[in-house]
Amino acid sequence: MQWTEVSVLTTNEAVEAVSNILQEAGASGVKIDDAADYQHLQARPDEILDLGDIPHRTTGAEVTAYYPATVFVPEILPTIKQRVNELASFGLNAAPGKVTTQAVADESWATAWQKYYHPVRITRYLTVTPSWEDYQPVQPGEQVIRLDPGMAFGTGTHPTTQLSLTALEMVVRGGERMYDVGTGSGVLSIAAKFLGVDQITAFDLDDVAVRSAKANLALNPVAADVVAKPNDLLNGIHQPVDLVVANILAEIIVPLVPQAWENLTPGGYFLTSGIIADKLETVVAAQKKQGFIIDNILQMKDWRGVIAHKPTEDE
Ligand SMILES: C[S@@+](CC[C@H](N)C(=O)[O-])C[C@H]1O[C@@H](n2cnc3c(N)ncnc32)[C@H](O)[C@@H]1O
Repeated sequence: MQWTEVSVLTTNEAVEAVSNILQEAGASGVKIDDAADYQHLQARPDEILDLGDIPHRTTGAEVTAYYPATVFVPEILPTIKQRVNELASFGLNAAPGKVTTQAVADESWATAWQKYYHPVRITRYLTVTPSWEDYQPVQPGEQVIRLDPGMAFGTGTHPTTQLSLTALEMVVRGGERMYDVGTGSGVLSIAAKFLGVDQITAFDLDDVAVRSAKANLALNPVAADVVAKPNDLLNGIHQPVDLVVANILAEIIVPLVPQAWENLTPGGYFLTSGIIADKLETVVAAQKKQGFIIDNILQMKDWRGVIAHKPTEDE
C-alpha cells in the first residue's frame, strides 16, 4: 500500500490553519515540525537536553500530512496550494507556503487502511468488496466486484470511481466494446463486464496499475477476457468502440477528448470523471467544442462526472 506525504513549509502562526487545510483535503494524519517549539524548550533553564544533539528546525515550520492511495493527491494539490496562498488575505503569514509531495510505503499504515476498507454497495446492482472479505450478495441481481487494489488507485469507494460506476450503470445496455482509460485497479472494467459490456481493453500509463488491474481481473472470472496493457491515453489507438470511460485528472481529460472522438462510433458514449468542481467548465467546453453532446452531469461532494455522446448522423 502506497501513501503520499504532502508537506507545506510555513510559519508558526499559520501551522493550525495549514493543518486544517490538509485535514479537510482528506489527510489521515498530520505531523507538525515547528522551530518555535524548540525555541520554547531552549528557554527553559532547567532543560537537561542538549538541543544541539537533536536534529530540528531552526526557522519556520513544516506541516506534513499523509494521504492513502484512495485519495487522488494530484487532484487535491491545486486546492491545497490555492488555500495556503489565500491565508495571507486572512492576515496570516504562511510564507513560503511551498508544497511538496513524496510517496511513502509503510506497513503499519497499510494495515490501518485495510482495517477500514469494507464492502460498499455503490449502486443497487454493484458492490465492491476487498478480496479478503467473504461477502455474499444480499439482493437478487447484486454483482460483487472483488478487489485487492494494492498500490493502484480504485477501491471503488472514492467519489470519482463511484461517479464512473453510476455513469456506466446508466448507459450500458449490453454487448458494447469499451476502452477503460486509466484503469488503475481495473474496477471500472470489472463493473462494465458485470453490466454486460462485451469486449474491453483497459489502459494505464503506470505499469504498477496494469499489474494490479490484471490481478483483479483474474479475481473476477466475469472479467477474465479483459485485456489490460500499458498505454498513454489512447495514443496509437485507431479502432472505434461504443464506449470510452476515463476517471482521470481534468487536465488529462482535455487531451483525451479528440482521441475519444476518433475512437467512438456515432452514438457512442464518453464517460469522464475525476473532475474537481471548478474544472468542470473546462472539460465540458472541450467536449462541446469537439462536437460531443452533453447528456448528464453527475456530482458527488466536490467531484463531477460527465456523460456525453458522439452524435449520430441524424442528430
Ligand atoms: C483516478 S485513477 C482511476 C482508477 C480507476 N479507473 C477508478 O475509477 O477508480 C486514474 C488512473 O489513471 C492513470 N493515468 C494517469 N495518466 C494517464 C495517462 N496519460 N494515460 C493512461 N493512464 C493514466 C493513473 O495511473 C491512475 O491509475
